[in-house]
Amino acid sequence: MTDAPTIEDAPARRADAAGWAPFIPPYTPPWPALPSLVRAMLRGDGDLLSLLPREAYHMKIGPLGYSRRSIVVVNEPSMVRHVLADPEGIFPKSDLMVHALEPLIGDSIFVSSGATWRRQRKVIDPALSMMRVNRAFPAMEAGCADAESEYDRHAEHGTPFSLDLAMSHLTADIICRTVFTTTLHSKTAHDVFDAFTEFERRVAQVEIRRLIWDKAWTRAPQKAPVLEACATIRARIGELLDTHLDAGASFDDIAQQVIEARDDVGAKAFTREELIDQLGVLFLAGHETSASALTWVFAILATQPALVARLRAEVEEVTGGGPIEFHHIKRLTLTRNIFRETLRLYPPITFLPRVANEATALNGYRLKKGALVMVAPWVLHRHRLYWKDPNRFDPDRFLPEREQEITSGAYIPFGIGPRICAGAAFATIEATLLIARLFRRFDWTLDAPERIRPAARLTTRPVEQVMCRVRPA
Ligand code: HEM
Repeated sequence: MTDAPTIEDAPARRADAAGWAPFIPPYTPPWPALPSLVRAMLRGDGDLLSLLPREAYHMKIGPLGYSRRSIVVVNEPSMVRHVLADPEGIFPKSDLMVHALEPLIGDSIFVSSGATWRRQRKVIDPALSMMRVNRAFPAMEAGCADAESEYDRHAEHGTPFSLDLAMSHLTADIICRTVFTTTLHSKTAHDVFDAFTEFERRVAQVEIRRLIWDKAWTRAPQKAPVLEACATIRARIGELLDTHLDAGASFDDIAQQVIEARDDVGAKAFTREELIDQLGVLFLAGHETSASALTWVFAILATQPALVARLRAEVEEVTGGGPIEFHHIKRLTLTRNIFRETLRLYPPITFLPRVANEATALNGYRLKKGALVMVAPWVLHRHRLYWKDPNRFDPDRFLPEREQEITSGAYIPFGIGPRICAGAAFATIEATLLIARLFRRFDWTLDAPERIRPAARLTTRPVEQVMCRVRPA
């Protein structure tokens, strides 16, 4: 680990042959703890990013502002690994997150712990294996082709459209195709999407007031519209599931694999309710995160034509001008590095909150029972000790020749340890395909790039909708 302070305002790297140089995309510069708290309260938009004090980006472990239950940010990579691997079962997922997601996904893989989680993970892993993703690739291509037709219509009329919404539609459509062999155009899938949008907008995962005043494990009732949205999503996913159960084994998709999977030979299958829980996770985790990441990739690239020129040159070289096929994906190095660098600066899952379910210590730092233990990819990925030029967008930092610049364990957009994202391969292949295809085909521009500001909601999103336009490239 490098202990030397890094130089945030180091001179920018020089422009490359295509005339592109790394730059600093939008973020809210952090303030000291008290002004940060006042700013977050005054804004009242529940954005936890603006609550993060400047000190959080320098320390290895320490308190996050003021809170009755104690909130501790953990940044040092070996401590991060320990908390997330949780060998003694002391740090389950935080009560706030579990309570918020429970009505939607029950005690499913994203929030469960111990033996329940182990059984679920054994079943979900094969359903999202590389082999399965390879089989899902044509469905990803079909989703992309549909989106291209829609963007063609926007291009023809020059109409602006919401980038955030377009990316949510696209990734939800791909999840519907790969998990359920249906499209977002079907009424059932569309109902799930609409109800999910309502859930995302209203769920009280973290209210700053509650973070400060509530004791650990205080349950706040969810609002009626949130519960209604959850009931709708579960009912519609149940319908999609029943289509599969009624048809026997005739589907070749991820839902079918989860239905048939057993954690051990002769073991019991998931019940119908458990299946709805797990498929709900795949819908939630599988589209919202990718939509967040792609919104940032597209917003960044739309302002960087010289980088897009490099990207297009790579796509032409790798594919020889033909269609982008599965075997091309791993050779699209720059495209993938743009995705990776975007995940560094705008990790979709901004925080990985855990709760200390007993008093304990981390490398001598004492944690009281009920403390909220925050591993924060957002903070870790911009930490002054672990990154050179932390706020600068520079996809080439992931090139093999610069690998030594990256501190092991300081880059965790998919988490780390046994709970690492089960869909990381799916997400990376999907994103690489979509970025390569949609930038090869269209020029993207933004209506008001200067207004973009990130906020932490269910995932990391722009505060306001980003309006964009496309033209044929
Ligand atoms: C860019 C896209 C994605 C990002 C950044 C992402 C990130 C993450 C992270 C950080 C976790 C760990 C959470 C924690 O430890 O608290 C996680 C878990 C998970 N993700 Fe993803 N994810 C993405 C896409 C996907 C996709 C496409 C799927 C499925 C199709 C998926 C399925 C899951 C599942 C099932 C878990 C729970 C794993 C467990 O607890 O054992 N994710 N994801």
